[in-house]
Amino acid sequence: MAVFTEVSEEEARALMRLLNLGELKELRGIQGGIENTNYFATTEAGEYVLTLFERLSSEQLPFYLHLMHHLAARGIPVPDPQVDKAGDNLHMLCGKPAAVVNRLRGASELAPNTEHCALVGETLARMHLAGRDYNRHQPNLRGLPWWNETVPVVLPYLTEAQAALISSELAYQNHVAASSAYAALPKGPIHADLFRDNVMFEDHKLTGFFDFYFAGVDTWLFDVAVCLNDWAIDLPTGVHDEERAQAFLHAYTAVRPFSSAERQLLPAMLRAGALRFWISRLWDFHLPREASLLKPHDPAHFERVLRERIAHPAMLR
Ligand SMILES: Nc1ncnc2c1ncn2[C@@H]1O[C@H](COP(=O)(O)OP(=O)(O)OP(=O)(O)O)[C@@H](O)[C@H]1O
Ligand SMILES: N[C@@H](CCO)C(=O)O
Repeated sequence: MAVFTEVSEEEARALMRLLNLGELKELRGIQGGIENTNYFATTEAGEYVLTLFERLSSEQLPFYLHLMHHLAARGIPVPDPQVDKAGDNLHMLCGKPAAVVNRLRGASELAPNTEHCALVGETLARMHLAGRDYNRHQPNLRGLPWWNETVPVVLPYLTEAQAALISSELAYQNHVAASSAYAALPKGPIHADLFRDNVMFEDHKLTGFFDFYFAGVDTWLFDVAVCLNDWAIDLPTGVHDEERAQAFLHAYTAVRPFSSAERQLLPAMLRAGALRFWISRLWDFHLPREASLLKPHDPAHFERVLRERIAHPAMLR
């Protein structure tokens, strides 16, 4: 479950008042999610999500919260962090940093079709463009330096074949990152974790992207790759789904066409996206946080995706 820290109604009520959101009517813990404590909070003013950050520090959070506000202000459907009289969007609750954002309508689509993929592709491209003038900088904290740091930590838990694969892929990604094509990739704030469970739809419309707490400045192409590795994959096998991938890519590139470096490096970034989540899932699985309140995601899934991406590089049509 995703209530690691219990919040009392009194504490929530006081925060809602501070944010000028009226009287609290209902507070309900949200099951699901593995990173933070989340509650749905209904007040006189509307429906909100209260998040207590379990892992992220008050130094890291302004990047995410201001990014969400920046994007929301430019018409991208993302939750907007609520501010107090002083304009602050980051608060303290039960000794943890906390934020309140508006609740997105709708539900996640866990079995997406080409229509859903096209909506995500188009909105992602608009989001990338809208982030160009965002003036805060924080790197993707789950980027290459973290992979280099974490692979040695998980290596002892792997079979020989897995260890060989993860080590050679890491070497390949370091080589790609040092190339001139990589240096030419356009960059900006990216979501970096835009899986099926982080997008809402209602009545055939995309109502929002959420869970920006792995966002960071990185290549736009990496964000595209993370999406394709979830939205355009057959989950049981890890096999690429060409129809859904094309729907996503056509919609994305209709808003923001790819550069030649991006066309060249898409197969490498698809591998990078698979490696990133294989590593983080291995890390969560073998080195769980205290008391292990989490049901870790299956690392083997992204090992399969990586093997597929290496064996069958996706080509742009
Ligand atoms: N702004 C929002 N609007 C509507 N629902 C939300 C919103 N934020 C979170 N939720 C709901 O809360 C659930 C958990 O949120 P979230 O995915 O952010 O959890 P997490 O633990 O922070 O992250 P992770 O997905 O990395 O495990 C979501 O699946 C969604 O149902
Ligand atoms: N999307 C991540 C979970 C953390 O947000 C995963 O599937 O491994």
